[in-house]
Amino acid sequence: MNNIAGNLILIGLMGAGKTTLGKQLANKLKRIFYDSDQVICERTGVSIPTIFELEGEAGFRTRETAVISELTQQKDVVIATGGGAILQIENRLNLQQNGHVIYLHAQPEVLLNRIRHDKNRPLLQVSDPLAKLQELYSLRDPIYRATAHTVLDVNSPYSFHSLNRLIRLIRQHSKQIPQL
Ligand SMILES: Nc1ncnc2c1ncn2[C@@H]1O[C@H](COP(=O)(O)OP(=O)(O)OP(=O)(O)O)[C@@H](O)[C@H]1O
Ligand SMILES: O=C(O)C1=C[C@@H](O)[C@@H](O)[C@H](O)C1
Ligand SMILES: [Mg+2]
Repeated sequence: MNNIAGNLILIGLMGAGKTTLGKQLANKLKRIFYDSDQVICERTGVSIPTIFELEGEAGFRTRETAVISELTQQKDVVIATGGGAILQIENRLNLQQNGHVIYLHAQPEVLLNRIRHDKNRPLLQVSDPLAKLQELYSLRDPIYRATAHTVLDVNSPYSFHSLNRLIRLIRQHSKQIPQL
């Protein structure tokens, strides 16, 4: 694994496992791990739902863009992004140009099963969270695919297998693109 250079960046919908798998990947590769959501919470001292409440989604997105811009200037780190980070063109370009971007893909039904009891995702605090996830999937799946260099299917509950598959994919990609 040591022949892989460059940042490794995870994108995908809420519950795809960007934070979970990102930490495992960083651990395995002995790299520093950053999670843009966590950095925003550390800096503001409040939770994501509180930021949405006080500043709206627009305020959160402004903070997210600033953090993504900063994190993508790091070298050889693993970055888990927030699910909506790809909505801004500025973020998409920053991510694409400063690392190997991996889209963790899973179906809305699978995602909801993982996160249905977690109240920390303001966009899903609605009467029909599955419909919301389906709407986000329709809107964002094409954007995730267009932004990513690699797509990894993570519908499987065995995240350990996902980690091994992720590492294989990164290896293949870094052989094709030697500067990575
Ligand atoms: N492959 C998997 N199989 C089963 N459960 C998983 C898998 N990946 C993640 N999970 C679980 O799903 C939940 C959400 O995962 P995680 O927080 O990593 O998602 P995320 O992509 O970072 O979401 P967000 O965009 O909201 O930050 C966690 O409880 C995690 O343990
Ligand atoms: O998908 C989204 O838009 C979000 C995902 C989370 O990671 C957080 O960034 C926030 O809850 C918004
Ligand atoms: Mg996360």
